[in-house]
Amino acid sequence: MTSKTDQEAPKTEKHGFQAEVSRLLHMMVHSVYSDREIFLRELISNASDACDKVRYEAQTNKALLEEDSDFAITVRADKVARTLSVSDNGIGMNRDDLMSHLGTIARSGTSAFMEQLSGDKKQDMNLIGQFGVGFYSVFMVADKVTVTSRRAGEEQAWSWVSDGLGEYEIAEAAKAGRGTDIVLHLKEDAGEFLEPHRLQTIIKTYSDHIAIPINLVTEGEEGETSEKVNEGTALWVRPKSEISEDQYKEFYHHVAHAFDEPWLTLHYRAEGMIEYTVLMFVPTQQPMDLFDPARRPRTKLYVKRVFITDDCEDLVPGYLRFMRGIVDSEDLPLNISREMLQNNPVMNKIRKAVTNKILSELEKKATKEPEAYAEFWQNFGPVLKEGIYEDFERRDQLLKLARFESTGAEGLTSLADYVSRMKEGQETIYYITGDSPQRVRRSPQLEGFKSKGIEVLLLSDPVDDFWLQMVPEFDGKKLQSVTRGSADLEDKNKEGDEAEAKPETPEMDALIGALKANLGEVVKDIRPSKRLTDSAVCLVADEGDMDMHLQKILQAHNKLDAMSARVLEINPDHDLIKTMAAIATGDGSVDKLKDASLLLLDQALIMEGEAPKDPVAFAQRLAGIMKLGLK
Ligand SMILES: Nc1ncnc2c1ncn2[C@@H]1O[C@H](COP(=O)(O)OP(=O)(O)OP(=O)(O)O)[C@@H](O)[C@H]1O
Repeated sequence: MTSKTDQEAPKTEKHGFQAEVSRLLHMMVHSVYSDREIFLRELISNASDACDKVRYEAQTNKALLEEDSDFAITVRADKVARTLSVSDNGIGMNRDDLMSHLGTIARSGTSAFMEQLSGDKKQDMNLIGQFGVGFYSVFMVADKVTVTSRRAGEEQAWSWVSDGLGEYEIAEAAKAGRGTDIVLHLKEDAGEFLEPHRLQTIIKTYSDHIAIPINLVTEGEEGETSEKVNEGTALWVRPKSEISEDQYKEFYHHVAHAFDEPWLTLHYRAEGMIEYTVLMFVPTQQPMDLFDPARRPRTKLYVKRVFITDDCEDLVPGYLRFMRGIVDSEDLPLNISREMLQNNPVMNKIRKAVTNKILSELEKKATKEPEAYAEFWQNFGPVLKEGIYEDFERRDQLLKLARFESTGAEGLTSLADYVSRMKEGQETIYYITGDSPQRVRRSPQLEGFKSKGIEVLLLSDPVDDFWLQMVPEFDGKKLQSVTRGSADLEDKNKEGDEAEAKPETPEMDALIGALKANLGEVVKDIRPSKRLTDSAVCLVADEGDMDMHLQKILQAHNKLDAMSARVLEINPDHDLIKTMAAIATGDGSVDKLKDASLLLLDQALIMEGEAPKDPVAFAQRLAGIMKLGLK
């Protein structure tokens, strides 16, 4: 196939941007962002990634390099034409690539991000700062952009042109070497991006860590000059002492496509049996794709400075998928394929060591800076807890790192802290699980524990119900849900003992009989409660059954056909229950107590956040009883 010649005018196709892109572009064109200069960082970052990609592909297909293996990025300012261009000899893009990469946003988390946009310019730009708009940021400074690109290994080049206003054009083009040229026609107010000093400063500030030379070409009095602006070596091979915090931060932005500050920077070289360098970061904010079901780790693998893949499941476990950064191995072969990485013994060793190192660094932070650690935990605790479930080997270590809300402490608490506060004679660590921190805090099942000063951990992440299955005890103390089984609160203190020693009265027995007759099979059992002080009733799971909240989660995911029948507990000290008990010993009590029995059960269901079994009947009964009460 030959390129189109000048005589034969290339056919131009017009395409509309994907709706999400149009929205972003609209914001870019009318941007009020103060850091417009970041567009250059984005272009250089993409150019560097493109070089990494072709270098990797060339490991198995040398022809792709076309005799041109000196990678470079060129930034060229042309004051006469008022254009700024960024060129690379990376992987390049063909027609389909241009359409999918520069016409849509395929990144996961995009729709979640779009939903957060409010229409308020300032707020939205702030969000965009966190999400990163990559290439599209060029429309903050340019009113027309031309991309000319030729994919490595293909002969036909393509051009992509747009003014950022809803459409772009694609046409066949001519280009000698592989790679991409991006030409920005700068807006009236963007002349600063033609000034050599300004460009130098921007490149130094944001892109010094880029491992490929960045050449700045400018028109001077003595004609065109070209100057290498950046260091041009991979940041992670430089000694720590020579890297500033800002340089780490910029590298983090580049490698993670993130725009927050790193919460933790981990940079070290492992030497010995296997050698590798790690430069990894814990973000300050939750990345958009954190709860993607795919749970893809985002750490990049390099071999001897050559990028291999950013889709490497084997570098860190899924529960550390919030980590960003690179591992550069000295031992793996350069031509290793992504498939060969799976179950590779070197990879397994690296994964093990890196995982241990990350956890031990987190431990240090947790001890030395508990407040900062609490912020980390709010963001990534729910993910790290997946490890308690799935990483048997490190379960104890992860349990020590875990923090919880609790009825016994302000802020977050650890299991060890809970144990240190346990009352004399208390052998059990109590917890409750539920949908939200507010809801669990107000659960009726906590009342007795609160009144006796027994601490209960408040757990409200969906993952909690799962790891709890794997952890019967901590530090020799059993973990027990307060919504399951009978609450043996008696032996926690003397006062309690006396209170619980009260014999069950014939009235209470009669009431339980009447309730059983009215509720039938709907409940598994009815018994006087030792865990209620204020509420009249509550539901609990029977000793041998699954915890109620876990049943609900499983049912919501179609993993459980039906919930098992629950135990209804009644509070013998509650006025309503006492009144009902007095009626229960009389004639025809079952009928007399019918509506009240059904209402009691519905109340208990509502407190569990569930709907009454028959909402209409519930409303009618309630109306009847209200009418009586108001008379
Ligand atoms: N110079 C280039 N060479 C080859 N492909 C490129 C180049 N610039 C962009 N691309 C392609 O376009 C895609 C979109 O780029 P864009 O900068 O919008 O997003 P990104 O780099 O994937 O993520 P981010 O928005 O976080 O920067 C890239 O993933 C890449 O596939």
